[in-house]
Order: sequence, then C-alpha cells, then structure tokens
Amino acid sequence: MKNIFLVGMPSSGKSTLGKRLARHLAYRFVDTDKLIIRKEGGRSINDIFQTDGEAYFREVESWVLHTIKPGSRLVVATGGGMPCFHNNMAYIKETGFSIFLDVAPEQLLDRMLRHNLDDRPLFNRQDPTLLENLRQKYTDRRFFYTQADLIIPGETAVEELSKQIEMYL
Ligand SMILES: Nc1ncnc2c1ncn2[C@@H]1O[C@H](COP(=O)(O)OP(=O)(O)O)[C@@H](O)[C@H]1O
Ligand SMILES: O=C(O)C1=C[C@@H](OP(=O)(O)O)[C@@H](O)[C@H](O)C1
Ligand SMILES: [Mg+2]
Repeated sequence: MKNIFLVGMPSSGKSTLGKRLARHLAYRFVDTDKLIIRKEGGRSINDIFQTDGEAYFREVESWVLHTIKPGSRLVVATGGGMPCFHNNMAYIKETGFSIFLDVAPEQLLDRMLRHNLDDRPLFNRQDPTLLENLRQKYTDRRFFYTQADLIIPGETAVEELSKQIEMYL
C-alpha cells in the first residue's frame, strides 16, 4: 500500500482533501507542517522562519519527509514548498503515489483572504502584492508539482479522486 502525497500551493486544499481522502480509504493522515512543529517542540512555522530562517526550515522539512516510512497506508499533506527543495520531489515519487492539486493563483488568493490563517510566513494576507507573489511562486513551482503522478483540479470530490487512484495503490 503506497503512501499518497498531496502536493501543491498553499491554500490549494492539501490538508482539507488529504483528511477526507484518508477517511475514505481508511488510511492514516499526516501533515508535514505538523510533524515539523512537533519536531521543533511546538514552535510555530512563523517562529521557525523568523528565528532560524527559511534554509533551516527546509532542512527540517526534508528530514521530516525522510522519516515517513514507505508503504504505511498514509495520506501525507505536504507543505507548499516541500517538492521544490533538496531532492524532496524525487523522494516523494520513489516512495509513494503523488497528486498535484492544481488551483489557480486567483483562487488561492481568494481562499487566503477569506480564511484567517496567519501561520504562513511566505504569504502575508496584508501584503498588497500577495497575488503577484502567488503568481510568481505558482510559475516557479509548477516544474516540481507537475512531476506528480496525477494532476487534479482543486475542487475534485474525494469519491471521484478515490476512483481515479485505486488502480495505482
Ligand atoms: N475545495 C475547496 N474549496 C473551497 N475552499 C477550500 C477547498 N479546499 C480547502 N479550502 C479552504 O482553503 C483553506 C486552505 O485549505 P488547506 O487544506 O489548509 O490548504 P493547504 O493545506 O493546501 O495549504 C482552508 O480554509 C479550507 O477550508
Ligand atoms: O509554500 C511554502 O513554501 C510553505 C507552505 C506552508 O504549507 P501549506 O502549503 O500547507 O500552507 C508551510 O510549509 C510553510 O509556510 C512554507
Ligand atoms: Mg496545509
């Protein structure tokens, strides 16, 4: 039973869909940001970025990814940047089935402004250039995200997704 990795931009719905998919398949669910926070003794993602910098965060992020045991019936919601650093996307592809949740920057912006989630150091809701930032990151990161085994639109229902992936698991 391959682990399933959800990749994509922040706010694309990895954590939300990941939990639903895990329930549907009777898999366990993990969120790599939560694993990082636990490893760092409960510090927030913002605190890690501010105190130790992004490079340190990316080290821990990659370390955490490598602690995920292959074949353990897990749905893994990754952090938005994870596939784009170190050799993470290669490791994800080697050890699991990967799904890119493809959501356009305009829709990501809409979700970010609608929902009050402030633990995203790279995407500030008060920033007037947030849309530009999302567009730039989306363009830069697509190279990595599109290496996923499957690409789906963000609003895909869990029943439909389960049907699409059952033959790969
Ligand atoms: N398919 C969807 N349609 C509309 N809103 C969504 C959808 N999926 C997630 N959201 C909302 O967008 C926000 C970010 O979702 P989340 O699952 O945390 O994204 P990610 O883990 O990719 O950053 C949440 O507030 C969630 O309720
Ligand atoms: O896009 C990024 O580089 C990041 C996305 C976040 O995860 P989500 O995609 O779950 O928001 C989190 O890992 C960190 O703030 C960095
Ligand atoms: Mg998340």
